[in-house]
Amino acid sequence: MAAFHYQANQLFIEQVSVAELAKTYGTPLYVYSRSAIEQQLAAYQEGLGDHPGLICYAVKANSNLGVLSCLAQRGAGFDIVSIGELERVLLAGGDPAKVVFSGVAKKASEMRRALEVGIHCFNVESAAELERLNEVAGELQVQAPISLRVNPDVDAQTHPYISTGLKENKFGVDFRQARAFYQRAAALPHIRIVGMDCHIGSQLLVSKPFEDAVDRLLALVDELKTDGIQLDHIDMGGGIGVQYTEDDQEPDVRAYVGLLVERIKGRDLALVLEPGRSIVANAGILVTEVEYLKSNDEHHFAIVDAGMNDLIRPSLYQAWMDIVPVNKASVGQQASWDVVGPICETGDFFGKGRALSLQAGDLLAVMSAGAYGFVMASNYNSRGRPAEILVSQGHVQVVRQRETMESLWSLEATADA
Ligand SMILES: Cc1ncc(COP(=O)(O)O)c(C=O)c1O
Ligand SMILES: N[C@@H](CCCC[NH3+])C(=O)O
Repeated sequence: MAAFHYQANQLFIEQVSVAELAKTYGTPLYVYSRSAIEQQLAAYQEGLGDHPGLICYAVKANSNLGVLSCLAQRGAGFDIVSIGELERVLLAGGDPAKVVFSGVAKKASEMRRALEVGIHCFNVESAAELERLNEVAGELQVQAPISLRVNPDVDAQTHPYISTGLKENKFGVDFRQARAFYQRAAALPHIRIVGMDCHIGSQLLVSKPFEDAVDRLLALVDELKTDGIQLDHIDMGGGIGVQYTEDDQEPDVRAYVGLLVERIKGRDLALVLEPGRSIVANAGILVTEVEYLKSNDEHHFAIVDAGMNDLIRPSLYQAWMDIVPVNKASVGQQASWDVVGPICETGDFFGKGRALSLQAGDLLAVMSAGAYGFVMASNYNSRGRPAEILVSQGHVQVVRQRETMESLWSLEATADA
């Protein structure tokens, strides 16, 4: 795909120089490639082929309005986990009829709004949520379309913080309780059963856990049929991983979707998927400038102007993310650098022991930062969050302005005297 490439030692995104973008818009700066995002969505859609189904992009991975509108224009549906995400999808021109609503703690007000705009379905995560939804739908005199998020108890073999399909995880309903759940749902007047879903974790690089999960779900689907409950769709969630390190084998999206389609064929079930990371991760970078270099007898520190508040994945999950020079011909000091940020936390780093040639003022790019990057940014240390730029075939668009100081405290007040 190569959305990012070097030309005469300079990093480019599509046909645009990253150094020029940094000069114009300042750093730290998120930069996304529209064509990379669209190609990944297309890979999922092509994997479906003519099997009925819907690719519901998981908004949490990158909820920028520019990114969402690119996906909406290409026919994507959306997986949301809050009413804020629903409003973003609507603002970006997304079709509410293609929205699935996940999340363990849906409030009545969120249910109401989702019912009013007519979403595709609620991915219900508990028996208590089902009862609440029935009540809310009753007040509005409508029927709420539901899918049950089943917890299939399979090990996704990923980082424990992003594994979601085990008994010890808070998500979904134990698959042994699923049949009783559906029977209850079938008896509720304001509930309409449409599907079954699961999401077993994120950054999965092997297909075996997905295969185990789909087999568990399909066994349940068949049991439900004997109970007289026919589903319209099965939703296997998101979770396909991307290549962060050289050792990571990035799964082939078309082959993965094809494998699922093969498995469910003959059952008259549409296939819904909720990919997040695999659509946007490799379409984005975080550009940062080296402020200072300093060394002691054991360590070389490159102190950059982006911090863990801008991109928290390395600090939070010890995630390894590639860090590359924007100008490969930099004549700086060759060393093994700890690339660290300005935040007053020891965990504020992007990478340790990285072989780079650096001098103050150099620009670095943290790669694969399009997913779970800006969306997890905070204002810690009273830092404004970075701008976000979308590059579409040479056209540069600021899809989010850098936060101003004023915007940081616009919701606050000093204490009364
Ligand atoms: C319910 C649900 N669907 C979809 C996703 C998207 O996952 P990923 O970004 O790994 O594709 C997540 C996040 O893990 C999720 O919790
Ligand atoms: N934030 C995580 C992924 C979370 C998945 C959400 N269910 C990451 O950066 O890898």
